[in-house]
Amino acid sequence: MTAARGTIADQAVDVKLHIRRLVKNFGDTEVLKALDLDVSDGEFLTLLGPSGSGKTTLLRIIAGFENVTSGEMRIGDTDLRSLTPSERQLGMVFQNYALFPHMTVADNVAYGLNVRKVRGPKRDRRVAEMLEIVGLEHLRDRKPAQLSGGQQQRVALARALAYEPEILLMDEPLGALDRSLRLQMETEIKRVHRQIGTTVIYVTHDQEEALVLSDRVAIMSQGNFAGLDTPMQLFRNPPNSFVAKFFSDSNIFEGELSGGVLRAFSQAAQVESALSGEVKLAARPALTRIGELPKGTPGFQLQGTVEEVNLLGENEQLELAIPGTGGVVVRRALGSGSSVSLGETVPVHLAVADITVMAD
Ligand SMILES: Nc1ncnc2c1ncn2[C@@H]1O[C@H](COP(=O)(O)OP(=O)(O)OP(=O)(O)O)[C@@H](O)[C@H]1O
Repeated sequence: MTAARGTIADQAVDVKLHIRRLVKNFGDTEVLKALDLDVSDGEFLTLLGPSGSGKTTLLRIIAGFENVTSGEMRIGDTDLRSLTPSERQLGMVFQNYALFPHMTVADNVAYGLNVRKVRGPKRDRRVAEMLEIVGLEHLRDRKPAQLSGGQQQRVALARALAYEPEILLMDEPLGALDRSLRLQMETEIKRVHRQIGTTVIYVTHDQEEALVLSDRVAIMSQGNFAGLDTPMQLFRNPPNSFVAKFFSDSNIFEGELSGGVLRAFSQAAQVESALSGEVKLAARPALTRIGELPKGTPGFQLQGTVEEVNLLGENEQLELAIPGTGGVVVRRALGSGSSVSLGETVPVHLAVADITVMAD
């Protein structure tokens, strides 16, 4: 490529990543489909989606490991497409840590600074500062093999942040850790982000991780953004049935508004004038309730047969078969409501206020 090259080290603080109509093809397959995305300075944005939806490809394109097929990608006024990966000044943390095994913890953290010719006391201060932020000063002289998985991931985080990257890219960084360590590292990452304020783009397929960490979540489906909003907004008011199912595990009721379940809803909500034909409604499992619909509450009631009861820590999750629907899931606090047994047929109700009408 002959385009002029520049670096972005001295960019003004108000850095934003702009992506417009970004397309990526592998052979004949379009894996990213005209994506538009603006990431604000200091924002924690999560790319969430099922396997194969294009999360890693988008991250690798931002990092410079893959070429763009078409579209724009800028940090401030700088066209990222004309920069090599190292010129982009981005930090990276991946699932497999990729620490240098022969170097100590401190040398690993210093690596990016050495490459950028930051030397002497300035470098040493920065390394000490980063090790303090991730709580590893006492292990500074160890080699990676002498650390636990969580500790290695902290070193990777400190190394990526040490040279103050424009954006920190993280691809399933907690994927290799067990659940309790993952929860601990989520808290850690959140604290470090609050403390340092770096812009973060984080890839995961774990919806809980996205809820805990993110300022905004981009939900990917087949190379598109199915939803792009704050986690709470996507969770409470999913725009379409993909987001409702994938992000909030919602029950989906679909069909002709005039038929069965949906007629009960349309009567209760008096929505006939606003909607017609095929519709989809979503209701979260925690808002789908066992028992009679309370008198005076607009909503509808169905009969469901209990097919499965699963314990989820503080909650229990019931799966019920309801004729004319694909079945529903109810989640409730353990010990709340009347107990039910497998095979029993019980009333299930939904308040209109707890139902979201899907755009698709
Ligand atoms: N180098 C490549 N050549 C051809 N196809 C590719 C290549 N890399 C990725 N793909 C395809 O592009 C699509 C998106 O893949 P990508 O790895 O971005 O998905 P992902 O959402 O990150 O999935 P996962 O959660 O499994 O990592 C997939 O269909 C994948 O098979």
